[in-house]
Amino acid sequence: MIEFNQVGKKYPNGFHALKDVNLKIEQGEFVAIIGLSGAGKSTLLRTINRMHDITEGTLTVDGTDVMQLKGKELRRFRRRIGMIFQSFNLVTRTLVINNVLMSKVPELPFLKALFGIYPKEDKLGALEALDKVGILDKAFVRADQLSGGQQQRVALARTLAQNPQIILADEPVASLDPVTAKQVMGDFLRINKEMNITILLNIHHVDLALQYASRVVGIRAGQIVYDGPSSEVTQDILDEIYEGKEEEAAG
Ligand SMILES: Nc1ncnc2c1ncn2[C@@H]1O[C@H](COP(=O)(O)OP(=O)(O)OP(=O)(O)O)[C@@H](O)[C@H]1O
Repeated sequence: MIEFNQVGKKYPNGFHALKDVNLKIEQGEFVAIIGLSGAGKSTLLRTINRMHDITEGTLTVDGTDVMQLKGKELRRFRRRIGMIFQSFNLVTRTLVINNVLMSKVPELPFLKALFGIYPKEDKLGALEALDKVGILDKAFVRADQLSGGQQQRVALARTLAQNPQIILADEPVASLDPVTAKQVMGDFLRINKEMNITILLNIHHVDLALQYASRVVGIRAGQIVYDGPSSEVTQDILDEIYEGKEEEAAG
């Protein structure tokens, strides 16, 4: 379980990006975080794996106080949390399978990592992860020869190969066309259901959030203004989250 208790985040320049955040997310939930640009969605997501430090309150994952983690413990903790970005973050000049295998680098001895010598089970695991996202046939293709949607699936496979318990996805479909965006959201949903991995994603497309996530968290100016089932989100709630500007937000 991920638990925010009275969490605040002040950036070094004094900007208060999160205020009084209270949130409990059970293992296996699929949660969409929505809100205007600048509302604090990325900040919220990135506090969970300590890409950003919180400055007030407590944040725990399965009872572990995230702010207390250091060094090796922090690295081990981060291995349990996959992260997906809008820009895929692949090494595009190398094969798809090598991109997936990169998730194993932290576990390899230095020289093996340097020369890319992976154990057989890692290679099988990488192929299995590619199969789970439906692009096993692309394993030996260079990543830059894939479409945006396929590249995002490689990023998802790379994350799956690290056996995460939680996947954080920061605008994972923002640079995809509507059809591909739905396919990638479908991948998230399947992974969530089949593997019971918690999925937490930031998304600008309200329609996709409502269609795929079971729970929606609405943020406005650093504060949670809605937290509930996606099936109960009404126009009034959207007006509250988006300050009546959701047309602008979608565009
Ligand atoms: N390193 C930083 N230093 C100071 N302020 C920051 C920093 N990073 C983000 N902010 C500010 O914190 C607020 C929240 O930013 P954040 O990126 O979390 O918003 P967001 O809801 O994810 O926006 P978007 O949808 O545009 O990605 C914004 O006003 C932003 O300018």
